[in-house]
Amino acid sequence: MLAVEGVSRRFVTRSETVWAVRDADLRASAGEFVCVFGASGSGKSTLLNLIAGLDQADAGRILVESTDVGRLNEDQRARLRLSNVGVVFQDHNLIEEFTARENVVLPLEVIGVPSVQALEQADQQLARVGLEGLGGRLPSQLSGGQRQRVGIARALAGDRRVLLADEPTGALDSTNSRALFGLLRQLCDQGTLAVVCTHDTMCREYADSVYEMVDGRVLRRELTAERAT
Ligand SMILES: Nc1ncnc2c1ncn2[C@@H]1O[C@H](COP(=O)(O)OP(=O)(O)OP(=O)(O)O)[C@@H](O)[C@H]1O
Repeated sequence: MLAVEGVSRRFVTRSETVWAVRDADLRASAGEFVCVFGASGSGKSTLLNLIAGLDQADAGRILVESTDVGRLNEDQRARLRLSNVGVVFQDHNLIEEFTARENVVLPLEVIGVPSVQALEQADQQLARVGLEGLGGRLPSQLSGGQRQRVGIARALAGDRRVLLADEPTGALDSTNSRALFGLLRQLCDQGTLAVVCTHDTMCREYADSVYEMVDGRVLRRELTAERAT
């Protein structure tokens, strides 16, 4: 379902060439919770952006649900995100003037779902992430953990089955972080493939597979402790 094969991405600045991702390999299937941890600057965001088609690799190949992301043009990559791959960031990127429900409806309207169905689907997604009954609130009326959940509901709206999360608990305390990883675990148990890039080692307790990034290289790590759920 997801295959990253020999992927590299370098950034050339005036003074140096940085290999943000070097010869990376990673495979995951439906229902798998993949945790990629690593120090700041190790290449996690770059890897996620490449999988999401927000950036392009200099070498290698990325297959998402059998689509070769590198062969798509910008429009096709945007469409792949709308229909297959949802992305969430640390700061959730919600539209502050829109309610939680309207934020989730947005990608559905872009792909042409009629408004009545879009509203129904948005409420279903919000219920799925534990926010039943809160769809009418603005982001400013929600806690950090709840806002992050709206971001996840929006990323999965439209039956997207691949979720990419960049530091999803970066702005949360440990109780809310645990709850969020627990939610991601639950979504994976329902068939979502999640790739979570994080500094937060707690993620490992919930993951099926664990990788560490070191200077752009992706290293497979074995699980040492039993999963928390
Ligand atoms: N547009 C760019 N131009 C030049 N260098 C870049 C660019 N984007 C990233 N880099 C460099 O690539 C390396 C990997 O960066 P990346 O943001 O992927 O790391 P990260 O692991 O996500 O870090 P953090 O945890 O701090 O977000 C870093 O050395 C960074 O400085």
